[in-house]
Amino acid sequence: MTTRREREQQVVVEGRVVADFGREFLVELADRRQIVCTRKGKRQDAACGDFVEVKLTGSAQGSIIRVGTRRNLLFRSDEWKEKMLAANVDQVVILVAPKPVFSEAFLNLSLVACEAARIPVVIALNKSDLPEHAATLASLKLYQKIGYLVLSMSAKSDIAPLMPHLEGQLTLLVGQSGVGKSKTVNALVLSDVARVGELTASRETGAHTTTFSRMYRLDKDTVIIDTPGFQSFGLFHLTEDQIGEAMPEFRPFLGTCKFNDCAHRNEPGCKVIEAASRGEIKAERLSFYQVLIEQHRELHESHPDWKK
Ligand SMILES: Nc1nc2c(ncn2[C@@H]2O[C@H](COP(=O)(O)OP(=O)(O)OP(=O)(O)O)[C@@H](O)[C@H]2O)c(=O)[nH]1
Ligand SMILES: [Zn+2]
Repeated sequence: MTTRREREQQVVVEGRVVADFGREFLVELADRRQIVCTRKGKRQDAACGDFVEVKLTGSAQGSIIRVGTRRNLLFRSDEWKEKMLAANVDQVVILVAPKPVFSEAFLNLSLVACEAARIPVVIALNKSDLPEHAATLASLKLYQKIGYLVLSMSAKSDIAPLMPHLEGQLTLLVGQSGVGKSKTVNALVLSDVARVGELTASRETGAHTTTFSRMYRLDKDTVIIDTPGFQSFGLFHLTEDQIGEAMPEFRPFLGTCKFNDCAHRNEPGCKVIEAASRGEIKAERLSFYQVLIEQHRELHESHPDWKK
């Protein structure tokens, strides 16, 4: 005779990761029940949004034994570690704001990460109620010209412009600390019921709170994933070619430069640089790219053993 506990331990179920606490994950099962899971072994390779197989280890506990194939995965990395933000999303909303500070570098890095992961992007300028908003909106014109959708909103007073872009989609929300992500999520998630992944009080208030991605269901088909705010979007994991490919306005010129391995920095016969001198590529974007490549080379040269 096997005990109930032993029987449960044999059971493998499918679910989706709805919150990532680093060492623990909250997995939602088909019946909407949520269980706290660890990842089998020491591997930390599950992300919010992942479809997983879980071996039950108790009535509300399990161990992730398999992570399903991903449609996409957004992550950032520096020379020390990789940080997965979310997997299997339909789009990313990059939230920016005129205050505390509008960082063009952060926006550009986030755009490169999303392009490299082949995830569509919306740029949402928050805090439209502030007087500084107009100037920041003007500086976003160049991203509109590249083809990105740019919208203005205020998490404080008018969230409506964002709403139609979320409908029916699984949207990952990213942004620098202080741009208003929490306020946006609060405005969207009108009741706690919508929150996917209710947790015990100790987990809510623990050290985890600022370091996890978490899913919120706004309606049956509309879901957002909030990520912790961070200051820089490291792209250590990308190759130089991937970075070039991730600049949409470079694409028509890639492969046409005089040198096959042109990095578009100062090489003669570089069609990307020529396009920039004709104004077809914005000087700011070319210089962002060139600085990024420069930093990238320095970082990789000082960490040659990093896994490729
Ligand atoms: N004026 C104005 N202030 C806002 C708006 N949205 C957010 N804020 C303020 O900006 C500050 C930061 O907002 P949060 O929502 O905490 O920012 P966050 O992006 O979640 O920051 P982290 O928690 O560090 O990731 C708070 O003081 C908010 O009240 C807005 O639309 N207008
Ligand atoms: Zn070139």
